[in-house]
Amino acid sequence: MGLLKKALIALIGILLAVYFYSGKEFKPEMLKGKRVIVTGASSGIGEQMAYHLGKMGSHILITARTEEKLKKVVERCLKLGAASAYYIPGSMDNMTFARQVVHEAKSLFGGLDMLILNHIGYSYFNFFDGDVDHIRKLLEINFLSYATMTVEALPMLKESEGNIVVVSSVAGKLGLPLTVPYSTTKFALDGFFSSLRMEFYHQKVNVSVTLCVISYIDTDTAVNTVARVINHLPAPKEECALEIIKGGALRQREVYYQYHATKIPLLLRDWAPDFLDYLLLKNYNIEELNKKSE
Ligand SMILES: NC(=O)C1=CN([C@@H]2O[C@H](COP(=O)(O)OP(=O)(O)OC[C@H]3O[C@@H](n4cnc5c(N)ncnc54)[C@H](OP(=O)(O)O)[C@@H]3O)[C@@H](O)[C@H]2O)C=CC1
Ligand SMILES: C[C@H](CCC(=O)O)[C@H]1CC[C@H]2[C@@H]3C(=O)C[C@@H]4C[C@H](O)CC[C@]4(C)[C@H]3CC[C@]12C
Repeated sequence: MGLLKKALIALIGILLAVYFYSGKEFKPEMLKGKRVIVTGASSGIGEQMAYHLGKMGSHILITARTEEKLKKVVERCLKLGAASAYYIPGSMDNMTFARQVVHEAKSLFGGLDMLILNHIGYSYFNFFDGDVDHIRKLLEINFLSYATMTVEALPMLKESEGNIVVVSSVAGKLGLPLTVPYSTTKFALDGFFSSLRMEFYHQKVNVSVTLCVISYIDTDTAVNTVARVINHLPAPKEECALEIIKGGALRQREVYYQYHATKIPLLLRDWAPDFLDYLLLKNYNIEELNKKSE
């Protein structure tokens, strides 16, 4: 094939890619009337996602352990314009409860369009203490409950050609210090959901899987845990929550928020890993960690 012909084909390919990509523009109406579950929605990013969905007019079912907080979030969602809003309290270390949440959506809404998996259990921010049992328990909450809910929700999502949205972290793509148990659970999510996405393509299952790679966000939990140790400022949870919903609605395979703090380290990961480790470690003020734990 002549060089000119090859260049022309490449150019057409690029133009088509730009056309299809730019054609997918997010509009809040995309979520109007959609039936959505948000886990871990009593605080932080999950709470903010519930408010965005409320404003967009979705039917919302939220869950977490603390009933009083969930009740307030539901009230606010209704004020903001949710088509309907409900909560179900419980802990995601219990797989029966994880299934129950999905069944609740079926009886309340008769189906499901979007499953947003966002909750995490408590873990320490410190050097790995050798407690493998803690990793096992954290895997139940941060990983196995995600898989359980997905399996349970799949018939409804297949019917609606809906979306699975998985909130992960830059610590679920890169090895970072002080988060060994947490990072283990987030890497597991990538393995499970990225493989599942491939099987969906092969089986022509029209359910999108969006893995969200998130950097440091200004939720109370994160700031209280890491502010003294991490040398840079957190990004706003409201904007982060909106980007996650947009990515899910647009059926993107991955969301990177904030882009520069996630995508650039990821590009370096395979090509300059030692340089990346050097840059990442410079962000940590380890002396402060030791002071805090004294
Ligand atoms: N904030 C950050 O810097 C970053 C966050 N992320 C990811 O974003 C997501 C949200 O994080 P963030 O908003 O900061 O976290 P928060 O601590 O603010 O929220 C965690 C949510 O999970 C719920 N939860 C905790 N334990 C359980 C449990 N056993 N069963 C069910 N629900 C539980 C909490 O409610 P309750 O206590 O009432 O149960 C709460 O609603 C997580 O997936 C996290 O990994 C990723 C990168 C950075
Ligand atoms: C400091 C990390 C980013 C490194 C960088 O150079 O940008 C943060 C990126 C992700 C953060 C963790 C995370 O994923 C959420 C956890 C949630 C808990 O609420 C506690 C804090 C986190 C362990 C948080 C810690 C900072 C990051 C590793």
